[in-house]
Amino acid sequence: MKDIVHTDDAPAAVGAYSQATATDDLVFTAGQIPLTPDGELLDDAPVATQTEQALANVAAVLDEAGAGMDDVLKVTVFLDDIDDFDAMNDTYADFFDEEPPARSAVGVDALPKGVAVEIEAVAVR
Ligand SMILES: C=C(N)C(=O)O
Repeated sequence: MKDIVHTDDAPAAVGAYSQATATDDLVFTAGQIPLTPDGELLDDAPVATQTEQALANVAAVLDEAGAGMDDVLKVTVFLDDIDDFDAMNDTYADFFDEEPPARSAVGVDALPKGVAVEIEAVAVR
């Protein structure tokens, strides 16, 4: 069974995808970008702010699916500039202070809407 997850507490998709999909046991979030639930794009904000908003979106989508940040198994972080790694990581650590999930962080050529960071997660529920 595939559930489609939607919440107004996270931004609407900017393309042809769902905020998250889920099975009975697992939740897969879409890559979350620094867009507020009201649709404000934080593309000019510092990387720390962009990371905070992207992770807030991940948390909101997981919450709608019945999971929390403590339930995250794996995160993938996409950075427009890998030199932003430390700034991203410092903020990221505030969201996962104990027993953090596995993570991959990669630098990419470009991200949707010109943002600096996109973050996706897989969680149990
Ligand atoms: C922002 C996205 N997750 C996308 O375009 O797929």
